[in-house]
This record gives sequence, C-alpha cells and structure tokens, in this order.
Amino acid sequence: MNVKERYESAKEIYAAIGVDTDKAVETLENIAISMHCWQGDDVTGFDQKGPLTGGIQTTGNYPGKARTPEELMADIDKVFSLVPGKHKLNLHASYAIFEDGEFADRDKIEPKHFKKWVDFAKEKGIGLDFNPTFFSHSKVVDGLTLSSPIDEVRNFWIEHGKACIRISQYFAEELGIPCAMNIWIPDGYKDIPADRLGPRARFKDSLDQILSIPYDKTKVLVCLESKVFGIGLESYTVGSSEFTVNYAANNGIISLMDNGHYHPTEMVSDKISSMLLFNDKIALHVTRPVRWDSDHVVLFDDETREIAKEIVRNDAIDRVLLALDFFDASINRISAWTVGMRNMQKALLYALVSPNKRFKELQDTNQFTELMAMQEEMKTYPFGDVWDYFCEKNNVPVKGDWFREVMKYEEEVLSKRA
Ligand SMILES: C[C@H](O)[C@H](O)[C@@H](O)C(=O)CO
Ligand SMILES: [Mn+2]
Repeated sequence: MNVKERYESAKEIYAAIGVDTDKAVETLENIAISMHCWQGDDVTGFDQKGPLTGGIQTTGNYPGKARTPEELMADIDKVFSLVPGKHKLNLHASYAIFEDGEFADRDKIEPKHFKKWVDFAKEKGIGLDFNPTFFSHSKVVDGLTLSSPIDEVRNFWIEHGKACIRISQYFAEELGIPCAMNIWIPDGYKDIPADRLGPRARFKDSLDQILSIPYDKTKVLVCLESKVFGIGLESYTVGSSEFTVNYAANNGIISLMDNGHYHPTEMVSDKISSMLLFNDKIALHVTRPVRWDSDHVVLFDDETREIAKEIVRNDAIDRVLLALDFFDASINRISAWTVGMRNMQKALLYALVSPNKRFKELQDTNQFTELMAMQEEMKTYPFGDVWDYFCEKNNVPVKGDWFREVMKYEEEVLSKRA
C-alpha cells in the first residue's frame, strides 16, 4: 500500500471512534512553531567573541556548526525543507548582522542590523520572533543584568530591551505577522542571598522602563520567561516563576513557560490549563530537560505529548505561542532541529487524532476504567499512517527519508566547514 492508501485505511479506523483525520491534518497545517535559530551554532551568535555565559551550557563539538549568517541561513533553509508546514524563525539579538566593519553594541542595535534576516524571512514567507540577549556579554557584571545594583550596567540592559522592542516592531511591520519578543535574564546568585527583594525590585523597575516606550501591542507580543536555577546560579533566580507570572499578569504581557525551568517533577503540561483560565495568551519554550535544564532535543515523549494535548483539547491553538528551545552540540545540528520540529508536530497531531470529547465524557461520568483502557488502545492506532500522509501532502520526506538528506548535506556542506 502506498502512503495515501495507508492513510485511507487509517482514516476509517479513526472515524469509527469519531475522529476526523482530514480535519486534524488541516488543523496541523495551520500551526506555526517558532524555530529557534540558536540550535545551529550552539548559541554563539555573531556579535561577541567570548564564551556562552548566563548559566546555560552547550555540550559537544560535532563538526559543521554554522559560523556565519550565510551558513546559518542555509542550514535553517535545509531544516525548513524537511519539516512539513510553514513556521516562524526565532532570533536572538546576538544574531545581529554587521556589514562593512560597522558594529553596534547591544544597547545601540537597530532594525537595519536585522535587515538580512527580514529579507530571508520574506523570501521564505515566514514571520520572525525575537529575544533580547542578556548573556554572553562583558556588561553581564557579577552574573547580573536588569537586576544589577550598578546603574551603568542596569541602564545598558534597559536600553537593550528598548532597542529590541523597536526591532520586534520592525519585524512585525515588514512581515505583516506579529512578533513575539521574549525576555529572559540569567540573573541570580550561586549562594544564599542576603537580600532577595532588592534584585527583584530592580528587575521590576527595569521591565517597567523597557515597556514604557511606545509600541504597538498588537504587533509586538512581549513575553517574560521564568527560571528556577542556572549553572553557577543555583541558590536564587531573580526571574522566578512567581515573579514572572505576577509581573506578566499585572502589566499586560505574556507569561512564557520553558519546560526545562522547573523542578524535575513539576510538569508544564499540568500548568497550562491554570494559565489559560487567567490569561488570553500564554507562551511556551518546549525543550527536554534531562535531570536539569539540559536542553536536549525534543522527543515524541510523554511530556511533549501531554503539552500538545493540553493545547489541543483546551481549544487553545490560537492562544499558545509555541516555540522550541534546545541546543545540542553533540550531534548533527540539522538533524537535531528536524527531529525536534517534527516531534512537536507529531505530538500535536497525536492530540488532534485523539477522541478528546469522549475522553472528557468518560472522566466527567467517573468511567475511569474505560478511560484508561481507551487511552492505552489509542497508543497502537495507525497514527504513523496519518503522520506519513501529512508529510507527503506537505511535500517533505516521509518516514526516515529526511535523514538521508541530512547525511547528504553533511557530506556536501557541513563537512567542508573547518
Ligand atoms: C537561548 C534562550 O533564550 C535561552 O535558552 C532561554 O530561553 C532559556 O531557556 C535559558 O535557560
Ligand atoms: Mn527557554
């Protein structure tokens, strides 16, 4: 049987339990995932020479990492050719492109330093998201940025935040697609602090100042990401969950939850419903924390599926800004990106072909025996046939065929990079 024939057979099997697979496929075609640019070069960026700082780490040195904007764009292009549907590209401010010997520090960056990215996005017909880069820079003093007690340092980063809002609005206006601008700061302390309030008060004031500039809130969707700890900053994190959720709720911006930023048994999938009840929109960084915020490649695993279920069955596809955030330097980076993107889509499709209404009825009528039995049965439904059809319909390689293309690209392009 070919892919279409297998799909037709699967469609009938799902229809028997009230699931419309055509509708599921159509819905998935319209879900844009924001793909992070930083998997391609291990979060190095183009504006600084120093090491990656801020309590995050890449490990591994698989050959072929992108070294220039052109290489990074070519790699992203390759990934998009292997991933079904149209998505967004998520940039960090450290990926500014300076030409003809020009340089602008982070407090002075302007839209023109991102024109090449806008041209790239226009050519691909995609939107851009953005992130101020509050790490890997000499102005991160004693591990602090927006919460620094040193005025000069804090003001530098406030100006950076403002510059990023202007750049985000430029993206949205040039591309006609709103830009999600996510603020994450690494600020924290290795050991028990004497003053927990002061740094948070300064962070709050810094955010107030950044958000005080005029900008179009329908075009720039400002998000604020929390964290529990970073490497070398184990005892205290300024932008904790309580801080960011409260700040966002009180200031009309969006809370961003990264599922690597909580205690190991705390699940973001369980937080989504509560956040949806109190917020019009929420934002996610989907990642895979292995014992800590390790940012392993997203798999088709239990938590990714559970996150996708929460988005789908709560009718929240248009209310969740979905982005990926991982960086594995130990494997082929094109493969890492492709696996993560396709797995996020698989998880969404898996949720879309679940009889969610029936499951809810079973729960509400206390029929937990049948609920468990049915949920387990779903695991061996012909989901793969629907996924393969989705890939074929969207003109990307089916099953593992994409991997052969990655290997060809490695041989012809990546292996030539010194
Ligand atoms: C590079 C990203 O902005 C960064 O990973 C941030 O989103 C984060 O999750 C830090 O742990
Ligand atoms: Mn993140």
